[in-house]
Amino acid sequence: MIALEAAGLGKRYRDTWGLREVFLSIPRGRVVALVGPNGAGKSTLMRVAVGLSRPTTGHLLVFGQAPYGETLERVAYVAQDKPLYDEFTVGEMIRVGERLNPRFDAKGAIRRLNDLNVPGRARVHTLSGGQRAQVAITLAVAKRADLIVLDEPLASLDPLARHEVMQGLMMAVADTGMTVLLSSHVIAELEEVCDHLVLLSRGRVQVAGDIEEILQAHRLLVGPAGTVPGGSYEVIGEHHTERQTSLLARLSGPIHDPRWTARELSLQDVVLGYMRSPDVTLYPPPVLAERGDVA
Ligand SMILES: Nc1ncnc2c1ncn2[C@@H]1O[C@H](COP(=O)(O)OP(=O)(O)OP(=O)(O)O)[C@@H](O)[C@H]1O
Repeated sequence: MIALEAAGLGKRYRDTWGLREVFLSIPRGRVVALVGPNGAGKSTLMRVAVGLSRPTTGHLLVFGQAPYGETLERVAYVAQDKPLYDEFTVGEMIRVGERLNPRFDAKGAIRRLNDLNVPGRARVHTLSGGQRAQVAITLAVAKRADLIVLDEPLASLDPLARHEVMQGLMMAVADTGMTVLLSSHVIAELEEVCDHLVLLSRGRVQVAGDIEEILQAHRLLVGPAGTVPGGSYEVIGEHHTERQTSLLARLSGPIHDPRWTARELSLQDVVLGYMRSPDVTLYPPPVLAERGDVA
C-alpha cells in the first residue's frame, strides 16, 4: 500500500514555484527524511500532503485519496512553529485533542508525557522548547493517525532534547506502524531513525528512495590525480588535490581499476554531495522509478 503518491505535482506562489514536477511513491510504514536546502519546498510539500495547500498542477494522494475531508482524520501534522495554546495547561491541550478527534488516545498521551516528565498542570508558555516539541508530537501521535507529518521537529532543540524527541517518536512508530514524514536539516540524526529519503532541490525531487538502496548505490572513489577509473558510474561531485582525485559517484556496476578504491558513504555525505550539485539528475532515474511503481 502506498502512503504518499505524487504525480506531476507543482505548487506556484505568484512568481515562484515552490514545487515543480514532483513524482513520489512512498510505501506505508516508512519513516521518511524530507531534506533539502532552505527554500527547497519541504514545507510546501508537507502543507499539500495535509490539505492546507492545493496543488497548482498534478496531484498528491494520501493512502490513495486526495488529502481533504475524511482522509485528514488519518493524518496528523505538526507545523514548524508547533502551534499550541500558550495559556492552556498541558492537560487542557489533551482535552482539546480529545474533543477534536474521535479516535484520540488521551490515556496514552498522559502516560507518554508522564514518562517524559512533562507536568500536566504546567501552562504551555512555561515549557522549554524541547517540552513543547514533546507535547506537540504526543498530541499528534495520540490522534492515532496513519500518517504523521512533522515540519522540523528538532529545530531549536539541544542535542539531548533532539535525541529524546526522536526516541519518543520511534517508540510511537514501533507501537503503531504509522508512516512518518519528517523534515529536518540535522541529517546525521535522521540516519538513525529514517529508512526512506526524499531530497528536494529548488522545488524538484533530486533523490528519493529507501536509504539502504541509496547508500548501496553511492561510493566515494579515490584514486591517483590525472586518471579516471574504468566502470559505469555518474559523478555527483569531485575534489582534487595534487596527488589524488576523489569522486562522489553513483555506481551502476563495479569499478575495475585497481588503483582506485571505492569507500562507503554516510547518508550525510550523499545528501551534502547532491546539495552541492543541485543540477545533477534525478536518482533513481525516472525509468527505474516507473518500473518500481509498477512492481
Ligand atoms: N506563502 C508563500 N508565498 C510565496 N512564496 C512562498 C510561500 N511559501 C513558500 N514560498 C516559496 O516557495 C519556496 C519553497 O518554500 P518552502 O517554505 O516550502 O521551503 P523549505 O524547504 O521548507 O524551506 P526551509 O528549509 O527554509 O524551511 C521558496 O522559494 C519560498 O520562498
